[in-house]
Amino acid sequence: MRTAYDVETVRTAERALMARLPEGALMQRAAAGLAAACADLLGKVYGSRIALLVGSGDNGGDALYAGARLARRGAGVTALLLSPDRAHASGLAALRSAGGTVLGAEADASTGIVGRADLVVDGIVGIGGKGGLRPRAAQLATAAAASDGLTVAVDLPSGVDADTGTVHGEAVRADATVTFGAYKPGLLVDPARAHAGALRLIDIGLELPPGRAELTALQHDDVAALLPEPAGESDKYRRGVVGVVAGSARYPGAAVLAVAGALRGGAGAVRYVGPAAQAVLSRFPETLVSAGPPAGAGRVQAWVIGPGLGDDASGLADVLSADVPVLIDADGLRLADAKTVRARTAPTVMTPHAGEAAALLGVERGRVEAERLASVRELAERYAATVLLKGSTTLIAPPPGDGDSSPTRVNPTGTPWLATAGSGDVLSGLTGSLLAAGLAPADAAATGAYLHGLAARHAADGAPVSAQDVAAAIPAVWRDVRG
Ligand SMILES: NC(=O)C1=CN([C@@H]2O[C@H](COP(=O)(O)OP(=O)(O)OC[C@H]3O[C@@H](n4cnc5c(N)ncnc54)[C@H](O)[C@@H]3O)[C@@H](O)[C@H]2O)[C@@H](O)CC1
Ligand SMILES: [K+]
Repeated sequence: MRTAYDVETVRTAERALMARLPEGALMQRAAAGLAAACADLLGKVYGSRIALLVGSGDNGGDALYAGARLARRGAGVTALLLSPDRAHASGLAALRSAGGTVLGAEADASTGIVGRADLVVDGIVGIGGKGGLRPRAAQLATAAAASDGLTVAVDLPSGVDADTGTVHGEAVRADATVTFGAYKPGLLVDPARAHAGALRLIDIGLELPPGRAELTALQHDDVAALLPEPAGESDKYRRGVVGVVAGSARYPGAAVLAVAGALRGGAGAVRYVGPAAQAVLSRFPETLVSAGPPAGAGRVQAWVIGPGLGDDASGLADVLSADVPVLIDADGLRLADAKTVRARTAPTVMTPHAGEAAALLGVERGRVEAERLASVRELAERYAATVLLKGSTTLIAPPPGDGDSSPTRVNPTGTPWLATAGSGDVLSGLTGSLLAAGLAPADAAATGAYLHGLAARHAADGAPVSAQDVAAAIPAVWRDVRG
């Protein structure tokens, strides 16, 4: 599991550790890890050209010390200082004595050092950054983006918000980010995530209380441990039945795709209720179909409602009053009333994309995209539900009162290939099936998002995919995750 901590928690842990260590020891650990990562990226250090972008804080200090280590290994290192009188003094001395060159940031305009570098090290600002980059720092970020060389961000890409993943204006776009002590939420959440490139975590000895985590990202092993597995005495009912209320005369395909996901999610049976039974059965004869309303459909252990419903709210009251987990997606999100959802005693999972989330919150879509973490938490609070906000970094927020032990989750397997019609229907069926199989709401949502993202990558393999391909690839990635 990857775990991210907010700046305040990281700072507290740093203070506690610094009190026990000789002065400067922590920065040396950071700089050693950074220099090693830079050397790996360069391949050959000797003779390489390295430009350091150096701000006025300790982030710049890390860059200067790492630059000194690389200069001693034969790299040509030039530091560009944004505030020459406030740059880290002993870091500067170390770089100079290792043979590095020190210039003011304005020198880049006349020398083009950044553009010609093999490696640009972004030490403009780290966890002490406030607001958007100042104009001169923004110019260096632009120069780094135009450079032929690789860009490595120190701790965080400068210009992104460490705690929220928001990006204020210009920000560094790194090929890799070397972060110290702990991941920060901004490294895992878009839009900042897209600026960070490959992540490398350097252990500098910080002790972080697991209960204070802001964000967790499940990895293969975590998901493997959550996958439902039928026991010897299981029959289809014990494995869980998932009920799907989806589709309409106009959108029968949504029903087929939700069922396609549900059939691959571990439940023992899928029950379909709605007007697209014929389309569902002709594609998936194993589906149990019911003609009447959801209340008369027989027992289910979880409901999925919403994909392709159009304006048909007729099944909603039945489903929301059932004492089993309910997943609400797509049209269902618009049709469900917040008060009714809040009043439910069994868990509710909601799965909006940014546009749907914006409509529920009554804000512009752009605000949700810029502030994904705050948006998903606000929705979870408003609806007292587990909310999965879809996107290239899908977020899953638990309902309030779920305790510190259940931080927001972020899914690491997303891929742009998932932006294809109907893929959300597959996700809702899959996640509903995991709920029916007995997973807790946040686990079902995180496992569903994880498998769904992997399935899209597996199916795409560098070419466009359809939602059906994604559903069909779920068993392969399930096997892969289980090892
Ligand atoms: N505290 C510690 O124990 C350690 C800190 N380390 C490094 O120290 C960093 C934090 O250092 P600081 O607290 O000095 O803070 P930073 O170096 O992140 O930033 C603070 C400085 O940047 C300037 N600044 C703030 N916002 C800016 C903006 N938008 N545009 C341009 N300049 C801006 C401020 O004037 C201030 O001087 C970490 O990110 C990490 O890289 C590492 O050396 C590991 C140990
Ligand atoms: K940085």
